[in-house]
Amino acid sequence: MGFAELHLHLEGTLEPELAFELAERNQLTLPWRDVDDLRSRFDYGCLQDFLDIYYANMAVLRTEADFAELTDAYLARAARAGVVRAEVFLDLQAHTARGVPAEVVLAGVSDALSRSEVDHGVSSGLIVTFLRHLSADDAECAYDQALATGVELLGIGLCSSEVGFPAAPFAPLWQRARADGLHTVAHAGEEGGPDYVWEALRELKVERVDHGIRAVEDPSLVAHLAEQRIPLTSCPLSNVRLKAVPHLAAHPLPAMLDAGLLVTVNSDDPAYFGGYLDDNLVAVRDQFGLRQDQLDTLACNSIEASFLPAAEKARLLAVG
Ligand SMILES: Nc1ncnc2[nH]cnc12
Ligand SMILES: [Zn+2]
Repeated sequence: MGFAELHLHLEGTLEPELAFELAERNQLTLPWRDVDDLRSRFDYGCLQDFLDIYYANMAVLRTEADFAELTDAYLARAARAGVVRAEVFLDLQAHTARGVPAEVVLAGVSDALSRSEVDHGVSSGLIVTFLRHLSADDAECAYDQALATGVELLGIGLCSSEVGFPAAPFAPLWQRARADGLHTVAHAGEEGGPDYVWEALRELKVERVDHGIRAVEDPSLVAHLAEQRIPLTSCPLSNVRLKAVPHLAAHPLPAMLDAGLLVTVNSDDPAYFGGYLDDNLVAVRDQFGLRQDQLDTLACNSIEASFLPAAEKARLLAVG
């Protein structure tokens, strides 16, 4: 069975080679000597160390064609990884704040996504992610800009620095997006503890929690997530690179599966964390000796946790 990738930042698929190519094309200078110098920085102490490099590299994304090329390269690689459905994140504010208009960003991304099924056999949807280190007013403004482009959105999400940046101020925007018929998700429980997951559920009423690995520290939260079948989009190689876990052996994925949680495996920012979806799956399979039936459960979970229509989910699950 194919997998749905549900936690993937398009900007996190910017491979160093493409970053330097785009820098040259757009006559910009990156703060790194070359591809090797950039790759040598991919050893982070925490989430913020990574975010600083991630946002710096986005400077090379300027034109509609840049965004289309980035998106298309991810879709091609995802198809090779066995992805049949991709619900991808886009950090719109990180581009509009640099003076790239929302129409340019969304036209490029949506052009590639609109051809994903035909070109790569991957169905797709776009989730605009708002940056929690910026204000809720800023997010509201970016949401207005996104809607004004007329580009179809699947949902909205919340990401960037977590600890010390509460989700509650974003509640009115999440309510508005729901009323607009959009799906809602949020990063929580990556570096922040179980309280951050509770906050995303109670204040934002999210349908999926991105990461959510620290939920395992609170048995009542685990019971709630399992009972309500609220998906958790885990990203094992990301968690290792960002030191959310000390090493892969300490990752709670097996405990999450044992607890009956609707957990999925995803790649987050594959260009920065050492691997795409297939690499993440191989890593957890080898580390934990996962059996084929457990890998099948992860595939089924990803389809169930997707925002595909029920009939399409049933079709994909029946294909086996
Ligand atoms: N792992 C992550 N956590 C929070 N925000 C992000 N933006 C891109 N990757 C992220
Ligand atoms: Zn993420």
